[in-house]
Amino acid sequence: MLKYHCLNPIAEVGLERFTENYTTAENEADADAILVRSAGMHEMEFSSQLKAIARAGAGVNNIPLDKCAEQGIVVFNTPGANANGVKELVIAGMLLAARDIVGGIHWVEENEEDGDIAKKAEKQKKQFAGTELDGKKLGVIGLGAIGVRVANVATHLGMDVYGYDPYVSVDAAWKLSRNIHHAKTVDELYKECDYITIHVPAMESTKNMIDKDALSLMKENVVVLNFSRDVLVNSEAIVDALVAGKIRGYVTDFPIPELAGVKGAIVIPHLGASTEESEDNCAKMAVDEVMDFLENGNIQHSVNYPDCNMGVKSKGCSRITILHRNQPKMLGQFTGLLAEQDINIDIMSNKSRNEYAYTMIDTEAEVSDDLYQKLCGIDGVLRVRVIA
Ligand SMILES: NC(=O)c1ccc[n+]([C@@H]2O[C@H](COP(=O)([O-])OP(=O)(O)OC[C@H]3O[C@@H](n4cnc5c(N)ncnc54)[C@H](O)[C@@H]3O)[C@@H](O)[C@H]2O)c1
Ligand SMILES: O=C(O)CC[C@@H](O)C(=O)O
Repeated sequence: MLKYHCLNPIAEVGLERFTENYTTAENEADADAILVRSAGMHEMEFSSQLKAIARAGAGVNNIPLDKCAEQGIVVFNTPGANANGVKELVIAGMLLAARDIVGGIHWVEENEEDGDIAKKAEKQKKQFAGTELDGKKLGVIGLGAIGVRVANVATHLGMDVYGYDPYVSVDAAWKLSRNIHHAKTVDELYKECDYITIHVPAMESTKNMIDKDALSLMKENVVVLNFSRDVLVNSEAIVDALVAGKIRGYVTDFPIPELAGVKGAIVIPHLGASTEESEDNCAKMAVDEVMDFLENGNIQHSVNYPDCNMGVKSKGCSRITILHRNQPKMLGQFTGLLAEQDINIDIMSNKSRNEYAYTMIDTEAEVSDDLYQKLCGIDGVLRVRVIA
């Protein structure tokens, strides 16, 4: 029986996909796989039982990817599964910044007992008036699953859209509307746009990407939107820009104490992916990835190992899977050991990604414990599994 443990609530429609070969583990130490959303895992110790972590979502900055890779734990995410949910909230964020809808709603709440409220509203409403999105320039930094959707839908709202992504994938480029202007530098986008939205992962290279210098290049009265991660925008610089009236608004999905009570800050409690549809999509994808990995050894949508897929393991064959360092002479050592034991290889696949690699071998022969131990003992091997 294989065991999984959920560190956050995972949509039932996903968990229902686990077959009768799976059960829940009371605690993570007994689990073959962990399912997680935003729970922080950097301080966790992982047991040798743990083989996979699936992030039901896109961002993986809550998971120690290298530590997991070193311990032979494959980390997955669910690319694109919640992108539509985030896209819709970004559009809502732009509309909330364009007009003082929140202020207007508060005014109604404060005056709801007043029998004369309809008449008073007509006098008061000018203080909540705003502008329209039609005709404004929108800059989208990061044209991945979310950025492409935001860019495309904004063109239908009449916005003039600029996109910046030096690493854009071929898939994403195919999906991007031909009406989007290609910004060759991020500075060009900063200088042109009335709304700027950032959709890049949180990494060392993207931390504080929007800082004092970036803000100084932007037009007066710009609105900055951050539905990606708090660390992408320097909090001190953004608060200073709001207080100085340099920027008109900062809409973010990440509450931080510094923003509390700052005029122009619209702070949402990380709701981008909190829709039934996104939660269901992420849970289904995460569970499918985990089952395919545990049962067939296939890796799809990993963020710390290469993807590698040999299809469903056929009955009667043993599949040897080896997570190892990406260094010379590994394959020769694996096949040499199999040859020593007169084992014929039916199919084999090897993929690498940065410092790590993965080898899958199908054989009709029985894999002895002696062979398993010898494979484990090769320098650079991080984990061996034999799926019988
Ligand atoms: N608010 C939420 O609930 C929520 C939900 C999903 C994702 N997110 C966040 O949004 C981020 C993006 O999600 P996604 O699904 O679009 O991811 P994605 O991987 O599909 O797209 C990220 C894009 O950023 C680009 N990129 C990387 N570095 C860049 C740089 N320096 N400049 C410009 N572009 C750069 C990549 O090339 C890629 O196209 C996630 O990493 C996550 O942190 C937040
Ligand atoms: O799980 C969530 O609610 C948020 C997910 C989101 O931040 C992501 O990166 O996918």
